[in-house]
Amino acid sequence: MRKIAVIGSGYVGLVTGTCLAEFGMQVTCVDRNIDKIAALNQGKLPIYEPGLDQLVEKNNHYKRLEFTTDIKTAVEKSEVIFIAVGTPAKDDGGADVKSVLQVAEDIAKYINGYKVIVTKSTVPVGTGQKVKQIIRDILFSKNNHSNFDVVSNPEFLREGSAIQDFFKPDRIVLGVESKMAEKVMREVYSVPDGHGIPFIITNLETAEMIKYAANAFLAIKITYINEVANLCEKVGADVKIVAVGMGMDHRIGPKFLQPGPGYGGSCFPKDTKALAKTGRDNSVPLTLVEQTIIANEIQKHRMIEKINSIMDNLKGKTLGVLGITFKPETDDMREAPSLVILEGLVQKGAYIKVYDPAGEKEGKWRFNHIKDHLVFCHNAYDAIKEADAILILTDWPQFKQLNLNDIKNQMRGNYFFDFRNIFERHVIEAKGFQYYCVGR
Ligand SMILES: NC(=O)c1ccc[n+]([C@@H]2O[C@H](COP(=O)([O-])OP(=O)(O)OC[C@H]3O[C@@H](n4cnc5c(N)ncnc54)[C@H](O)[C@@H]3O)[C@@H](O)[C@H]2O)c1
Ligand SMILES: O=c1ccn([C@@H]2O[C@H](COP(=O)(O)OP(=O)(O)O[C@H]3O[C@H](CO)[C@@H](O)[C@H](O)[C@H]3O)[C@@H](O)[C@H]2O)c(=O)[nH]1
Repeated sequence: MRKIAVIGSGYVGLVTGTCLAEFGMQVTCVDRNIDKIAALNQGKLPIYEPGLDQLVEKNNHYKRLEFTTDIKTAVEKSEVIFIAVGTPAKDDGGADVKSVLQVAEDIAKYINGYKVIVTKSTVPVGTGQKVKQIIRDILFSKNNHSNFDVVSNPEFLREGSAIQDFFKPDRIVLGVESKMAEKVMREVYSVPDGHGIPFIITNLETAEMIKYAANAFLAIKITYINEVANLCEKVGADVKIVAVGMGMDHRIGPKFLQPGPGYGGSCFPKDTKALAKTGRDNSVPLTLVEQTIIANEIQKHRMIEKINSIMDNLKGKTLGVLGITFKPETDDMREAPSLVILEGLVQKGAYIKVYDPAGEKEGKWRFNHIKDHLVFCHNAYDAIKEADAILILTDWPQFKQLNLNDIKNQMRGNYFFDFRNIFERHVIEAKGFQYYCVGR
């Protein structure tokens, strides 16, 4: 079995490392964040991802998975080195790949034999070649004749279902430049290979492009249904049925047609911006992607205006908000629509009481600037107590189980904003609420 190092132990690195250990590989997860590694070594996970804690514990117990800040030792003893550090958006929209290039330098310093260096981070086209050049230059300067290959292996997992997505991906994309690198990577992924998961073997540039093209397409699909939903509201159509009707066409498919307050997360917002920037840099404007970015911002602000106009002035009004993470089953709040929406509501004079099953820790610092108008509650019932309105921003499944009678009795007002369309209008209205959703 191959010895593997994964540099960067965030959502992707930790899931990748743990799942590769579960495949039977010997994995060392590296991070420069000392607190993160210390926590992992004490059996504490720095993130919330369903099922990950048990898998980490199991593979740690069987000594297939270890955590360290020592990149030197990890590189020296590994044959395959994954780079899984962050690539956040820069001010101009481009992806900031400085951590990826920094890790490439670090790896090059310690190469002591043939290594396959795999970019798992989402990186703009051309980054794999830059990684290769950096390593080549450093090896040359040190008179180090070690051989190496660079591979692009973009990751398609979703937060909240990351482990399942890693074990059963729709495809595994490998951008390779040598038969040897392909052979090594096929060995690393021999378990999914054995389960019939298709592989796409291509060059570095195509692999890097597939990742951005896929994410931007999904963002466009969501944005399209959001705009259709907005129109449905005006003309008396029901977007849920429209989406079912569209999705039955196999060429369209039913997934990613759920309207809402706009897409968020650590990927779609930054990856659409990065792809648009690559287009501009190459004088090939990606007008659909550019427009999607704008439309998604408009969608979030539309939610604020909708609440404000229905409640007719938000000054002094209290909203009980259920869900602030960008999607359910995660504690991640990067680019969550709630960030824009709650700030907008507070600017209009509203008070906010929040409950989120996993988002409180991150939410507390993200909303620190509006903390005079926003409190965190320990459960959904506390959040809606004495509120004028209930506002659902994340479709956590447990919100569907709430006792609507109790909620109605404890609230001061009767506005019910369900911006994830998790309830049916007649059910909510039967309890005496005024129901507002998206596109129905
Ligand atoms: N989060 C997702 O669902 C997802 C899915 C697919 C792809 N991706 C991509 O994967 C990459 C990582 O995303 P993430 O969400 O895991 O990020 P993250 O911020 O959760 O984790 C990145 C980790 O890398 C560490 N790091 C940064 N620089 C380092 C260095 N020089 N040496 C060692 N460690 C370093 C950080 O301390 C952090 O722990 C990004 O490019 C992202 O676009 C993310
Ligand atoms: O029909 C839908 C589907 C999603 N969303 C929103 O879109 C965002 C992203 O959701 P999702 O794609 O499920 O989560 P991510 O974990 O961000 O995963 C995306 O981004 C990852 C990082 O690149 C990729 O690996 C995944 O394939 C890609 O789905 C969230 O705000 C969702 O609420 C909708 O509004 N409607």
